[in-house]
Amino acid sequence: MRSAVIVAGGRSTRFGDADKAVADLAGVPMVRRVADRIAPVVDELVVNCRADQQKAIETALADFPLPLTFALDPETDEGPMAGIGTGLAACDGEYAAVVACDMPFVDAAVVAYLFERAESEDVDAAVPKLEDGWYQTTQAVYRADAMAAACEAALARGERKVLAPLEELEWVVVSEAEVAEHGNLGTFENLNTREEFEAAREGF
Ligand SMILES: Nc1nc2c(ncn2[C@@H]2O[C@H](COP(=O)(O)OP(=O)(O)OP(=O)(O)O)[C@@H](O)[C@H]2O)c(=O)[nH]1
Repeated sequence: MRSAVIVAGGRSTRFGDADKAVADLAGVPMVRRVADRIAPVVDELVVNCRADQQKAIETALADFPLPLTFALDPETDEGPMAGIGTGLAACDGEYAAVVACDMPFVDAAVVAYLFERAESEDVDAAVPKLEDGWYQTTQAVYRADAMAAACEAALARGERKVLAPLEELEWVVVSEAEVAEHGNLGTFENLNTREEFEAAREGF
């Protein structure tokens, strides 16, 4: 069984006075676009967000075809790593793909490849690294229980970066070239501002 976690607990400050997770992106709430794109390669969906977001996200995900669970932040505004840990702790699958709610071009083929890498090499995570040096920790596959525990420990140490919990885990780096071989590099595009939303409309 493979799980997915959509991390959506951010404040969307660059977007403005609305939650970008449920903002209309060419007729469909962005979080729904993300969920629909990854649905073909997972068996359940966990959404991590704040309690005050749940109702709107639930509405956006009405009739979603897979089992859907909400993993609410026990404390808000602790950053993406805390959200990833909270979401992963609620997963039933051994491995889970974590995808940020603002990556509406996520490519299921890339996610499937990340699952294959993590599973076949029996590691705790498969994390893409782009040629610009950025690790794509919010579009990566993790062994759910190991990463959830590592996030909790890292948070307790006062860490905030998503790379911190990975320090105690065994993981593989997936290069940009490998991602490009298996899918579309546009998978990592993330939308933060209204201008980026407008520009992205043309992609659908
Ligand atoms: N649970 C949780 N998720 C977060 C938090 N901060 C960011 N995220 C999520 O992490 C991902 C990447 O974060 P950003 O792109 O910075 O999103 P954001 O924080 O809502 O946007 P800005 O406020 O404009 O930085 C998004 O999916 C966010 O929803 C947080 O404090 N808690």
